[in-house]
Amino acid sequence: MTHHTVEKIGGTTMSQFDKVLDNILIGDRSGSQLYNRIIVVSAYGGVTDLLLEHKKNREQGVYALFSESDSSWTWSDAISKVSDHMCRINAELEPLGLDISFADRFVRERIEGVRSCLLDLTRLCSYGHFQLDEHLMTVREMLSAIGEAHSAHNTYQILSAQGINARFVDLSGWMETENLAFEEKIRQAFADIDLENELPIVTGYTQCREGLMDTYDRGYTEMTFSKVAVITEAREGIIHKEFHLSSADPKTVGEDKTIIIGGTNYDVSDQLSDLGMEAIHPQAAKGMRKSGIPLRIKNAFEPEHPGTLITSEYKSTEPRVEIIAGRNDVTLVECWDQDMVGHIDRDTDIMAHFTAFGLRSLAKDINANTITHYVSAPLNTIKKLSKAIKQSFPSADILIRKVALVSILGSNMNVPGILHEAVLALTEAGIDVHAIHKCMRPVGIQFVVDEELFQDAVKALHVKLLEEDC
Ligand SMILES: Nc1ncnc2c1ncn2[C@@H]1O[C@H](COP(=O)(O)OP(=O)(O)O)[C@@H](O)[C@H]1O
Ligand SMILES: N[C@@H](CC(=O)OP(=O)(O)O)C(=O)O
Repeated sequence: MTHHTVEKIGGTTMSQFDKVLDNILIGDRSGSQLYNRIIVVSAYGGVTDLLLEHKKNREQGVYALFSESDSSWTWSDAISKVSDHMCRINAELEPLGLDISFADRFVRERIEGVRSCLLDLTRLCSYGHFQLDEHLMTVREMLSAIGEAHSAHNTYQILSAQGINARFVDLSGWMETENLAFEEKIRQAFADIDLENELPIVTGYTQCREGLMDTYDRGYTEMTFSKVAVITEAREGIIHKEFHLSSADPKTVGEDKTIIIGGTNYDVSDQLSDLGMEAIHPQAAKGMRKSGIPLRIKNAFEPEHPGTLITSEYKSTEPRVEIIAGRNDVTLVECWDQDMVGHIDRDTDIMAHFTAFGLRSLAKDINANTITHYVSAPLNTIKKLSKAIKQSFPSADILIRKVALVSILGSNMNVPGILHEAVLALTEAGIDVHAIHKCMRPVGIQFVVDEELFQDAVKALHVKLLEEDC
């Protein structure tokens, strides 16, 4: 039984690197406590946004600018700004032992190498036979890789400067001609690493034949983390974040009111990932779940706290609600069509349009003549979707409306009358429930409420089901 852990450090946490050193990487550790770990790092917070596009407000990064075919050179100015931003990060890390000239040279080499590739690609496509859009996913992969290579290389350097036997494990594919499959790449990278005496610092981005971004897009770091844990047979995976996994968003209900979740299971974790509170990307969880590797979510700024342990087996001994989670960036698309009565495959036809627009349904209501899907996507995309559905079903009335989804979740929610209690909590707070989603498995109940009442709904449920019951 190996006894090493694989530990992922998120971007927001990486940006407070002095605390990462004290709380995660070194602190009061010595001897073998420093080793028997594999550290997978994300890019520093905000860097990938500059390289691609902003994860939340979609502000254009290098990739977004490059992929616009208006042949302007704004992308080149943008990548120069990324280079300068990375070197400013380096400068802030000099007091921790970073060799600035070496670190800046690393940044320039990667940035100018990618710039030269993109210039060559632009020239190649100008001849007409090569189509730019056939190469954009590769461009997206190449740009993403820079961020994680930067943070991993810096971390490796700083640890080495502090006398730790760190090892830079660069999975970004830089200057590699062999195009290995994901698992093979990881296997080869760790084949000759002595975990007892070396501390691997791994780029969260992996270049591989399958192309992580095509399938997982911005979840690639957790895919790398999960695959490394599975391939190296870790005893536990740890994700260091800047918060505890709590009974609700501390920013909504107040940090003093939330309860830190001590344990939960991958079923609850799956539900959370659809509600914008991703403990771990569900596909990344799948690998660890199937390998029986526990996942621990730790608060990087409270290293002494054990955090939340997520296993497949965990089930609360007493039936209870554990978490209130939700999201208000949701639009419902309701298709009411009395001509659908009796049709077997109407939803298949509707979902074909969702697939065409690359949209995933977060939840669904259905009855004899009405099918409603809940999606998170830009409104203009949803309007196009709605138009496409209407063209397929001219007799249908299509309603689109912004709403919020609020869920009560638990590893054992066999609480008699819990549905009544939850609806009562919302009603007493003056919040109408427009729809309810509940399956037979006692893991969650979801309420559809007005978008603007999202936070009130979370608070009302948290007070009634978690604070008053305590
Ligand atoms: N149940 C919850 N427990 C903790 N934080 C939550 C919860 N629900 C929502 N949040 C919010 O999620 C934020 C972290 O979002 P996330 O994107 O997962 O972090 P990161 O950027 O580190 O991956 C927290 O800062 C907190 O405001
Ligand atoms: N750095 C990438 C990958 C990532 O997962 O970051 P984080 O661990 O901060 O979510 C991004 O910003 O998308």
